[in-house]
Amino acid sequence: TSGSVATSPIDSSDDAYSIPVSIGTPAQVLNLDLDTGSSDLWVFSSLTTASEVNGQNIYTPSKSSTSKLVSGATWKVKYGDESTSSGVVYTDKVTVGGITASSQAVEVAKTVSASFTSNSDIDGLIGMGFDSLNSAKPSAVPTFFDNIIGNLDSPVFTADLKHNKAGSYDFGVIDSSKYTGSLTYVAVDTDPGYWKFTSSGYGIGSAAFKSTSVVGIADTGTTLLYLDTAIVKAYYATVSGASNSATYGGWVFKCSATLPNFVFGVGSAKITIPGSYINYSPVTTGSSTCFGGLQDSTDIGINIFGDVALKAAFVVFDGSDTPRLGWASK
Ligand SMILES: CC(C)C[C@H](NC(=O)C[C@H](O)[C@H](CC1CCCCC1)NC(=O)CC[C@H](O)[C@H](Cc1ccccc1)NC(=O)OC(C)(C)C)C(=O)O
Repeated sequence: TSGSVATSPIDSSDDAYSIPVSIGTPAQVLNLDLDTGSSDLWVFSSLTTASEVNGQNIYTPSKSSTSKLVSGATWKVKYGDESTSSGVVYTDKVTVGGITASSQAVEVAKTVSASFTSNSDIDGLIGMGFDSLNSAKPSAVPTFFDNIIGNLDSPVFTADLKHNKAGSYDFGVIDSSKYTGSLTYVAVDTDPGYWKFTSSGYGIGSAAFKSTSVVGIADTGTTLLYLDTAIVKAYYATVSGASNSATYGGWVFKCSATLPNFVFGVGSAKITIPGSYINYSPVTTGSSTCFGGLQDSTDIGINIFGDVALKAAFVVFDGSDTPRLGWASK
């Protein structure tokens, strides 16, 4: 089997990309953030503290004839942005892009942190990282990808994210109409559970490409591109007036600045991020100071090829026995 689901940016800054996910019988549709940087499928629910729900769609297990409580199971997650959620676990029928997992672990939130409450565009996450990142206790629960991979024509899902418009995630098929040229594959290190790979280097604007190994993760759940200090400094050295602002917690520049393209290497292939993608957004609404889509990864401790990078490419997440990532321009 194979399937496809449209994914749309949740706002004009492409902060995150959500997909409609059907849960239960009859179907309850929630908009979840497909996140290759984590491995819990969790949702706002009828069990979520009422004061912490603010406009999100919720999953009500008691209204589903196919829901079952997993007795004794709990979960708790904390993300890179310090947001948190936790709760209990049900199994139920989950369908994404026409593909159904008949008994998917659905982690039901009893409590969520303020940033989730204030974001009515996200009703939860569907983690597509490796099982080692799943937070369920006393034992990890399989991801949606784990549960469907055996039925897929090919053990893959692909990401075709776009700037300010709908893209798609496909399951079980590689649609060659969605990219140009050929796919270049690179090995994935599944420790500690991310889609971790080594980029072959970078280029800034028309400057010569620099061949150097840059280890990072392909993370659909992270908005920006986070790389080593040296690379980030070299990039913003070409943007007059750019500075690393303590006030705003990262590199900023005049919104009117011309930003050079940023190229990153995958094997012998090169993916070009248009300079415009590196103008993330004004630091506050209406400001003439803009926050960069490329930021320093030092404080994170790992480089992250987030949505700013991913939306410049077509990416194959290959979950075969030797996991790998395929990259192509589009
Ligand atoms: C639980 C762990 C096992 C896994 C865990 N994984 C991660 O933290 C990476 C993962 O991709 C998480 C997934 C996100 C968590 C928060 C909700 C949205 C998804 N990424 C993250 O935690 C990284 C933070 C994201 O980049 C947020 C996303 C966002 C977007 C819109 C509104 C609010 C927040 N963007 C964000 O902060 O964008 C700015 C900086 C431009 C404001 C970890 O490594 O700790």
